[in-house]
Amino acid sequence: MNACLAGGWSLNGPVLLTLVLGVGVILMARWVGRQRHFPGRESFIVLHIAIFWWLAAAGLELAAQGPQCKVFWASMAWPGIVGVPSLWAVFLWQYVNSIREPISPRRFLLLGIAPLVTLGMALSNPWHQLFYGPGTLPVDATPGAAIRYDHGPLFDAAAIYVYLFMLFCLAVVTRAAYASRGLHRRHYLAFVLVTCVPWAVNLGYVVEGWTLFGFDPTPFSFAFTLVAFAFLIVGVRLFDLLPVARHLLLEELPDPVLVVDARRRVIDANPAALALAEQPQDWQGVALAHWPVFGVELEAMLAAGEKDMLLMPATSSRYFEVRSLNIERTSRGGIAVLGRMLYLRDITERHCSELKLAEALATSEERLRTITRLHEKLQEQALRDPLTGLYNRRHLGELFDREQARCQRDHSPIALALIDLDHFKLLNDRHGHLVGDDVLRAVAIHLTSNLRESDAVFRIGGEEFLLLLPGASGDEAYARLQALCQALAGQPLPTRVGPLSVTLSAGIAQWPSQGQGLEALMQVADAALYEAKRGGRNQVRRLVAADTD
Ligand SMILES: Nc1nc2c(ncn2[C@@H]2O[C@H](COP(=O)(O)OP(=O)(O)OP(=O)(O)O)[C@@H](O)[C@H]2O)c(=O)[nH]1
Repeated sequence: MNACLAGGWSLNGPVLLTLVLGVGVILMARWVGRQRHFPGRESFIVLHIAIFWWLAAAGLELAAQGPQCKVFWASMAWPGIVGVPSLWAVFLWQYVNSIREPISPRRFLLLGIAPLVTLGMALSNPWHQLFYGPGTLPVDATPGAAIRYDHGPLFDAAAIYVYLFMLFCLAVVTRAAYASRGLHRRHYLAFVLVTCVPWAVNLGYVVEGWTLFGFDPTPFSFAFTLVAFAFLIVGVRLFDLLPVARHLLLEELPDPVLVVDARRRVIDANPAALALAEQPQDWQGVALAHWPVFGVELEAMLAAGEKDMLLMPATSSRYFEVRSLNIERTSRGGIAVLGRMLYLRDITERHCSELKLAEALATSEERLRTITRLHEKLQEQALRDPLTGLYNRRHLGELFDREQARCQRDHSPIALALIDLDHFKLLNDRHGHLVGDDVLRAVAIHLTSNLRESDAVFRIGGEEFLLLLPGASGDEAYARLQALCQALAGQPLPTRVGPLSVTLSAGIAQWPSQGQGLEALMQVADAALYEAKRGGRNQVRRLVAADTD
């Protein structure tokens, strides 16, 4: 080695270019180290060092003049040649799987074994010639001429090791491109393309004998790949920006958000969720059921398999609409639920407006009911006589029409009786108008309490009443009116001045035999009533000549 270090050097153009490239790789490693963290960043930086090693050894091989020294520097390149694909594989695996923790030192040392063993095999080649065969000689006799290497079985073993890792790299990025969508897929397709470059260059060198300055172009292609990857990751920042943006959004969101794992332990909570839970301490990993303030309700919701609910935490006067979203991973085996995101949307304003609206609606419904009741009462009052509570004349027409239609269908008669109290003026004059009113009320009770269910009684004038007896024949009506008349005469009525005796006179008319309409019937009844008055009062009359019943 000392001989080679002290031996002849040639600082030609290709050597200088390799040197510049090597320095560039180191500067880029420094720059990547200062960028925001991304998964696999540490492996990516070590990868730069491995490529630098490879380039440095290649540069020294280019600069060395003696063939043995060239082979020596070519052997020194092996830690870089073997280390680059394995570090590349580690980096890509961490990147596509978003593994943020750096690889452990123990595993890192394990990865270093193969490069060191290969270095040992290459350096010990003069003794066994199993790495480079005896045909490893300069291409021509010119000083500093490039070496054509005769590959021995150990070289092939090292090459297989390297190719396996490169195949693995290609598989990792191809799978990532296959499993992702849209912009992410295009990002990974660019990864696949860039990963193919060293493959193509190396195959070109091995199969087609491509060279750069009469030298293996693979390390130069790896340097290019590094630049391309650095641009894709740090320049485009696709995977870097999204999580940061999403994290920021979650932090700034005024609505509480909790993330629970498959065992319902809280693994993340944004500041709004912590504030609502009154800033718990050591909260990470706490079971959802033990989460302060609103954990029990959320646990119950998830246990019941519900996807949403309305929540009003005990310590706050706010309302939240809770939504549960599954965090899933799709794999070949199907969809696996890794956890859940619980999003609590503050709907206090909306809920209060809804409550107020419902309250206003209930109030207006109640008012509407009151108005309807009052309206019905007014309608009823309009149909009734305020003194006796009996139906008045206004209601008579309507009721008569109804009964007439019914009796027409049933082929049954209707009897109508006009009743007038006898000498009522005298009673008024003797006892006063208020006593007269008492008598009118008592007569109304007397009449209604002696009626059948289908009958109706009306007060149609001062001391005039009308009885409608649907289904009653002339004889039947006459008999019933007689009974009413006699009962009234024999039973003094209670008044404020004591019991008073009153009598009535009545005239009966019969439908349909004595008239088709109400007016005609009333005239007949009135004529009969007149007969009763003329006959001495306290009696019932009907116009016998026209009575066909
Ligand atoms: N107390 C009271 N009296 C009334 C009411 N409406 C009418 N009257 C009285 O009833 C009386 C009716 O008198 P008239 O029509 O002369 O009849 P009458 O005295 O009963 O004599 P006859 O019908 O011929 O037996 C009048 O004095 C009216 O003032 C009322 O609402 N209350």
